[in-house]
Amino acid sequence: MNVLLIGESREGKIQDSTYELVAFAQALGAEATMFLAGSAEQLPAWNGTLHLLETPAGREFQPDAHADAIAAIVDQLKPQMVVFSHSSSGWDLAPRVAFRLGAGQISEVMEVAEDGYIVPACNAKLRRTVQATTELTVLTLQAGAFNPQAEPAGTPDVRKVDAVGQGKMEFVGYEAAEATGVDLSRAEIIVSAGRGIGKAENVEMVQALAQALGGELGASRPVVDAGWVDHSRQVGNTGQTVTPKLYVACGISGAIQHLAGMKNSDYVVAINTDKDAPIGEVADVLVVADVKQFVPALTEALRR
Ligand SMILES: Cc1cc2nc3c(=O)[nH]c(=O)nc-3n(C[C@H](O)[C@H](O)[C@H](O)COP(=O)(O)OP(=O)(O)OC[C@H]3O[C@@H](n4cnc5c(N)ncnc54)[C@H](O)[C@@H]3O)c2cc1C
Repeated sequence: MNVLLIGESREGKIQDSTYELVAFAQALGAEATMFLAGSAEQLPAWNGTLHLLETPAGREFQPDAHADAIAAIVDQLKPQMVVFSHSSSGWDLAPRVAFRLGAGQISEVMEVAEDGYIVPACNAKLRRTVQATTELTVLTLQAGAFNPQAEPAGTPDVRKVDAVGQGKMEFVGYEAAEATGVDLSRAEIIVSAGRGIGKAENVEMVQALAQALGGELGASRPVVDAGWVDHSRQVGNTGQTVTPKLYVACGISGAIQHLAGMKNSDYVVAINTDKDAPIGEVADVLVVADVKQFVPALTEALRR
């Protein structure tokens, strides 16, 4: 199978999501070619053929013009699949490309099933398996769903491509939101507080365990909604997607929206009074205990 991956560069920097596309192609055992609108000075660390549309830093998102350029490459290479990240540019560009090429589009793929692709449905309360009926399929991949198995490495074989047209609109620029809180996506250890901690005062207890482990504090949505922890620390569908080496879930049930944000953690420890809590399905270790007793005791033992 041949796939065309649509890499992403933002303000001259290759986005990590580009390597998730590579991991997806590897998981399928597919032959991959990449398209990138970006700079010849900043190329992805990857061995393969890269169709490069040279674009000044900060001007990488010209969806109309880039959709035309991608459609021209698809015409030439005839891949079976065009794969985007489900990012702010990917979810804008993918439908434009699918429409131009008459392809079926499947958004926010979380997993590959034997009979199609698994995507979230009904605000991620359900999962659906879908398949395209067209020869060409356009996909977007959920952030964090396909993680690279190794550090990205390599040098692409670059083929420069020309812009096909001007497009009907022009992207003017990015404006970064005011940075608040913490980037949990880079944390190696996260200890998260769930509703099971009972009250705001108990966040401190979870924070102390995070500190003893040298990690960051995370939280489930009810804890954030209650104002006990800042939203920048929320893990899940409407929070951050995290892939730490160790994720400790304190009083978290394991709702699908929370799992979507942490299920790719290397090792999961869950502390819950309910031995049948759904978090047990993704936990490597489930400690059946009251967080208010177990967490301070563990923190104390770690400190000693
Ligand atoms: C559109 C949408 C988006 C959402 N996005 C997110 C998201 O990004 N992140 C997110 O987390 N949620 C999200 N949710 C909410 C999600 O559906 C769940 O409601 C939420 O994850 C539950 O949080 P929780 O596990 O902390 O609480 P609960 O589901 O109430 O679970 C509490 C757990 O604590 C255990 N417990 C109780 N007391 C103790 C104790 N003393 N010691 C140990 N364990 C105890 C219980 O057994 C239970 O398992 C979203 C929902 C929707 C509809």
